[in-house]
Amino acid sequence: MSYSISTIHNCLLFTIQREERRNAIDFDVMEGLREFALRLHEDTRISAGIITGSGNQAFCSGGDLQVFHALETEAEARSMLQPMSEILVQLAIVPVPTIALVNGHAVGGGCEIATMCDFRVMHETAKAGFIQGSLAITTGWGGATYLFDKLADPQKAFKVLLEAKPYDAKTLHAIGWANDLYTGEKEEALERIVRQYVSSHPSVMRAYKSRRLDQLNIQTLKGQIEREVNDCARLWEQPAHHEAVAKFLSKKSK
Ligand SMILES: CCC(=O)SCCNC(=O)CCNC(=O)[C@H](O)C(C)(C)COP(=O)(O)OP(=O)(O)OC[C@H]1O[C@@H](n2cnc3c(N)ncnc32)[C@H](O)[C@@H]1OP(=O)(O)O
Repeated sequence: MSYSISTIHNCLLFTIQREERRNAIDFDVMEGLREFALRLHEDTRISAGIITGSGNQAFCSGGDLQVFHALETEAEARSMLQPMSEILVQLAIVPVPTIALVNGHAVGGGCEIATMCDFRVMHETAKAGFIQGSLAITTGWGGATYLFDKLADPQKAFKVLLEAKPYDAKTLHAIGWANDLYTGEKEEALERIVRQYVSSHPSVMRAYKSRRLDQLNIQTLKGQIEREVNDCARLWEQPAHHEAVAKFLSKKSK
């Protein structure tokens, strides 16, 4: 199985189990995230959702470049980008807080997933960034929309997107993307997250998440994300993107 869903205390934990590909997202993981969202929406015993990656090297390296490289045209790209963006919207509006335990690199779509979560707790040696620009595409799962919502300073969000590079944890903490940094083992960080972020009664957690959702205009959010999907799909079919991915894949096969 390329993912697992388990419970820790009263939280639901989603772990991407593709360490050999740095926890890249394929269609199977997408279905797992859909199931995770559904369970968070339906199970009233759960107080929070946590997403992490297996191992210590990566939280998530984004879309699986080997799998998604088969998608060539704008329409083919949209057939993956749109459902994934919808899954992330479903996750963004679950009735409980969500936390990304960024145990290692979070790049490309991996950074979009972490940004969609309500909070990010990051290992101090991890890096994260919207590197899509270096592959001649934009964010296509809603990441830019979530970033502008999460960072207090839109100028900083804009710069992070344009620079298209991974940043260290200290920098991401300073700009407010990472809410907390940790050292040591992921398992200890998980326990700390539960103590720190999930200490209130489940009904309190849910009530405050409702107030957070009151701040979002869901229809506006969906419209913005739809435009993001369209931009990314349009760029995806251009030769510049396919050449950049082919370069990454050939580098790795040597
Ligand atoms: C949906 C749109 C998007 O998400 S666009 C962004 C796509 N993602 C990327 O371009 C990131 C590509 N990966 C990386 O930059 C690096 O692997 C990062 C995450 C920094 C980790 O570096 P490092 O620890 O040195 O590992 P590595 O590069 O040697 O990779 C180990 C094996 O994993 C693979 N891998 C990695 N990322 C992906 C990916 N996104 N899709 C498919 N495979 C991936 C590498 O190819 C490598 O495989 P192999 O061991 O050489 O067979």
